[in-house]
Amino acid sequence: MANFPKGFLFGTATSSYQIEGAVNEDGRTPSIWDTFSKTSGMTYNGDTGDIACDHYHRYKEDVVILKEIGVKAYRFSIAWPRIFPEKGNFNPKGIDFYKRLVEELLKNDIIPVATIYHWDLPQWAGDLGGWLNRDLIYWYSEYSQKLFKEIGNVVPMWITHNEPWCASILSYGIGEHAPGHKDYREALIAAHHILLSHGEAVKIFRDMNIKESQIGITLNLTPAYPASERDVDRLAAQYADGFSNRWFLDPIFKGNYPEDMIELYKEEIGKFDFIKSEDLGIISQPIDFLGINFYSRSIVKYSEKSMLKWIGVEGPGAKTDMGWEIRPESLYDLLKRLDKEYTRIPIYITENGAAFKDIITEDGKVHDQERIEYIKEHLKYANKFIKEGGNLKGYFLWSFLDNFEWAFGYSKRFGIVYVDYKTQKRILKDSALWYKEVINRASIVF
Ligand SMILES: OC[C@H]1NNC[C@@H](O)[C@@H]1O
Repeated sequence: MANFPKGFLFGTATSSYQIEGAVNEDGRTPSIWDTFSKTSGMTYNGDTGDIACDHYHRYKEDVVILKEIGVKAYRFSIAWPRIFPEKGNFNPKGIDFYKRLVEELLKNDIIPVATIYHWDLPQWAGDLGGWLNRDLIYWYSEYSQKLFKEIGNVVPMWITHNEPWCASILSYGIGEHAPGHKDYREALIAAHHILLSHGEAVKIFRDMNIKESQIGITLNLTPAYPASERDVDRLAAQYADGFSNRWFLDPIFKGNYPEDMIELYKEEIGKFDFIKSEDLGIISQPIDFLGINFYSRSIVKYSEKSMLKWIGVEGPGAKTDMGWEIRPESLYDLLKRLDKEYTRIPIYITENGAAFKDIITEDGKVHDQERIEYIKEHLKYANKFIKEGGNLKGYFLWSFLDNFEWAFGYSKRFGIVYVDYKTQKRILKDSALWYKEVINRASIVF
């Protein structure tokens, strides 16, 4: 048995483009993900977020389910294209949806946790160059300020960005996410502008002096391990750690980019002329909490072939349906490392979960025991960290609902609630019923 402290925030998480649908409703205009998902070959089966889980219309039913599961908090994201469908043009109908959602959550004693940006950049901003254009910082500031003004006093936790690594490296460097560019210099420029926009939003938030509300950022962090004890593989792990983690943690908590990575990148990137002298001071101003999204680890070996000097090696552990190794010990390693090397501010696991091939059995249920085991093991290591004095304050299970898994479309199910996309019927999986017990007892039983 592992008990969690009183007040530990058990929640679930989703994002706007992955669940809302209603992409042309109440003034919303396309995002870069509407464009990307409609571009041939970019998503599995050509899947799009046009309907998704139809959450825009079913949010009341969904909040009832959240209440039934007993979550203390619910992390959602706000669709920028609903709030500013055109440049500079605020859409009251867009914010009204989120006011209704927040009201429903509060009525059911569920704490709303809002992510300002979870990748659905308005296409009008994409047309300005997206995150490659430093002017986006101005438009993101206008967007954030409006959100703080409209619902800042009813949303106690604000997350500026979800996974800057994905919104920059995966999107402008690797090309798997919108806008699908494959240019590493672009990726680092986008990363810098996203981090800078984070810092500007924190400044605005502080200046508005919003009582009883906190602000942070969510980083997806992947602990990197060498494939052997050889010095070259240890160097490879250092570079993989810089690539995935330190490129974002260092500017936020240390006010600088990691020197070893600047050295590694400079041949490919050329001048870091997109970084202005005042930028790192803005990026590194204090935040109230750090959100981390943890799914798995990476194991790497040295390779001259790659600019990054490493390539991945498959881990020995069981895999999820995403092919990600199940390694809950690495969550503990990550938490201990953050505590030792970066920060002692409150940490929230803002995403952790797994995709498995869920099926509805003859009894009409979804017996997802693998997901229960995955979550139980990760909560066990989270609890170990807390018992050792770690400042972990909450856990948001990814995800509440099966949903649009980006380039994988609807082929991957992460939800603890099954969604039949043909009928939009929701079915609580065994994991939802198990999680309900965990939350109710505030403990896990091994
Ligand atoms: O891949 C699972 C999740 N990872 N973090 C960001 C979310 O949008 C993804 O669905």
